[in-house]
Amino acid sequence: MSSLLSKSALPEEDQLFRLLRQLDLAPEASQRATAEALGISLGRLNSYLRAATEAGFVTKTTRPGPDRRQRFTYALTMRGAGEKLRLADRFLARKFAEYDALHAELTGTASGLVPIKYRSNLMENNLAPIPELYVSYESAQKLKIEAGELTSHDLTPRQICDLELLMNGGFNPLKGFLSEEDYNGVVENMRLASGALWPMPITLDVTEKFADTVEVGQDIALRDQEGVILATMTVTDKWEPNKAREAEKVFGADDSAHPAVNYLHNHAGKIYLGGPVTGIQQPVHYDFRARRDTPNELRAYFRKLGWRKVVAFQTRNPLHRAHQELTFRAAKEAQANLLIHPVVGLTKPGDVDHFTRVRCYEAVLDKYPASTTTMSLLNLAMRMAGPREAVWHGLIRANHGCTHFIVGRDHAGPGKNSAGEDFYGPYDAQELYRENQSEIGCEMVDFKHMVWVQERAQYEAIDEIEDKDKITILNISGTELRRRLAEGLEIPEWFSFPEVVKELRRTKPPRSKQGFTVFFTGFSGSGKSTIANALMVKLMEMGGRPVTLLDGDIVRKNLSSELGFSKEHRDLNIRRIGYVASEITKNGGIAICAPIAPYATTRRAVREDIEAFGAFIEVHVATSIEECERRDRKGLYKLAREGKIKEFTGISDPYDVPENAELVVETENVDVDNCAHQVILKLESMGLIAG
Ligand SMILES: Nc1ncnc2c1ncn2[C@@H]1O[C@H](COP(=O)(O)OS(=O)(=O)O)[C@@H](OP(=O)(O)O)[C@H]1O
Ligand SMILES: Nc1ncnc2c1ncn2[C@@H]1O[C@H](COP(=O)(O)OP(=O)(O)O)[C@@H](O)[C@H]1O
Repeated sequence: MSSLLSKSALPEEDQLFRLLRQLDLAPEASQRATAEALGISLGRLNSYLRAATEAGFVTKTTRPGPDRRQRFTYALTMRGAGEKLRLADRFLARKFAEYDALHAELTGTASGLVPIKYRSNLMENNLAPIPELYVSYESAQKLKIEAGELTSHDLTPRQICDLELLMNGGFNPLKGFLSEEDYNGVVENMRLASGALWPMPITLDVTEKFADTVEVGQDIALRDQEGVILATMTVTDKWEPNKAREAEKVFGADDSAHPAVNYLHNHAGKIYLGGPVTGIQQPVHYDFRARRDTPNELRAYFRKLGWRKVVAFQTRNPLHRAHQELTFRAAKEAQANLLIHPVVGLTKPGDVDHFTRVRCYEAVLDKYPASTTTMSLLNLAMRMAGPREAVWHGLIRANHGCTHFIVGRDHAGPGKNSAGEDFYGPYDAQELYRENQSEIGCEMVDFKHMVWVQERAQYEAIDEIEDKDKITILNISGTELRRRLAEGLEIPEWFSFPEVVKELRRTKPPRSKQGFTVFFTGFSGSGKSTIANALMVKLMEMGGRPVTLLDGDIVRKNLSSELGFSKEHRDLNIRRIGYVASEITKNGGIAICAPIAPYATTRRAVREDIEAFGAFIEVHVATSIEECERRDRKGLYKLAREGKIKEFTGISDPYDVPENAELVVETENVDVDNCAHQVILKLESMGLIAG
């Protein structure tokens, strides 16, 4: 920017800012009106406009009409819009500094409104709005059209979350995806090039192929997964990061058992692009709209209610009684109001989905006095980075106008590493937070580990209990809770609110009411279809869940009618069956699949898809190839032996014998009913059907 300023006759920064702002507000205005609004002469405006056009901030278009004075309109270009945002920020910072100086002169004390570098101090005060990266509605409409010509990047779900918080000020002071210099500073020592504290790399990862289509200096359009444009970005940096170093420094180990390291190596693109972002519109959310607030909306809410101190509670889990107790205490201790601020972007794989969680939060919200507590949803993509994540969460909460933040034991912990040990110590997050607290601008309230004391029938902070040997402490771990839910066992009222338990049970009914898939595999003629049909009838007799049979033959007539028997086609066929079965399982039904499915890797992939939603029971119908050939019900083996059918499984094509099937069924000298019954017994033993 400075080079542009020095080489042309642009006005000095304040004046340029006013000019860009005026053009943004009233692009259609006559030059006279614009000059008047800016308080400058027409001649001066003309020279400014010329310089701004040369610098690429403004485009001049001719418009038809008799009035010579109204011949041209001047509109902000994408670059101009970005420049305006950057100048707005500097302008505000300068004004704050002037205010501060004046305050000190008149009162003898500094106001605390220190700009730019110490911006986090400023955030302690939620009275002022926070800078956003959005342009005005009118500019956004123009940019949307202009951006049609730009190279587009389709954002991943994680990038959409990041972009939303960049644009709405949740990631202030970031003005875009990190440049290489900022990235290196953040990875190495949690600092941006400006020196500001920032612990998490917010990067735009793309494929090598896409990166090859982008030059440094170019503007690109950032679109959501439906192709809606959300922002443009001026690419200032393009580089290949050292991902192993990023994993080590940011997440503490280059170990793919860490969800963010797994993402880094197995999902993120190879190349990073960096540069300032110009916000066009927020990502669209159709769910819980009334509960989603930008930092400025929350700040305005706090201002309106006169909440000067607000303690934020971050969570990715349903709220149980212990959480309510500790949030109460935290608010009391800080003498602050309480913001329940759950993450609804991306959390740890396997967490309770956010729809269920939000219904749970809503159910407990009226257990808090209405005048002290509110709830807002945060569309953050968590990284589970423990200590660094805690610092990041604090900065984000400060941006949202909070003054205090609860940091618990093992905050944002990723679970165990591949050696079975914790990635971080239980209080590492609190320690790192404490070290950086003054810069974060949001005071830590450390988590009290609350436990239920049976004799006194109340929650108490474990570190405050003096008679530990005389009392009974009760606790239910996350794993135990999941077990009780899965098996439909009692969850006591001291542990959770009945309303919360009801919601959790609705989403996660006991196993005997959940969907599952029975996947038969074996040679042609082994008996898969026959046993599958018998099983289907038995399950239908029991009732309760819809049963769908995806038989190999039938699927090939409908879903896969264009496919042959090459490895590629067989895999595609099985993946399709797996997809349908996973949808059935997800929605609480029973899917019975009966293809040959000769390849172990494909069976494993299908298992993974389905196990995300329910149980997968692989049944190997282990009839020998000799017996299948003897049966040759369809006469196919004869044709295969004669070479009239190519690639025939077991004759001229491979079959990987399952090694870890849940059940192996022999069919020679065993009747069909018995084979099907063996499957029923297996399902009962797994708790999938009630005995
Ligand atoms: N080359 C070759 N190899 C194996 N099977 C063949 C072949 N050509 C036709 N058929 C008939 O197709 C049925 C197998 O289809 P699948 O969809 O189960 O096969 S696969 O899982 O995709 O490998 C299979 O049906 P089932 O007997 O019910 O298994 C055969 O009847
Ligand atoms: N115990 C058994 N289980 C299943 N099928 C059997 C059994 N014993 C004999 N069979 C016969 O084997 C043949 C298997 O055919 P099918 O079920 O179509 O196999 P696939 O679907 O594996 O190709 C049928 O004729 C069936 O009657």
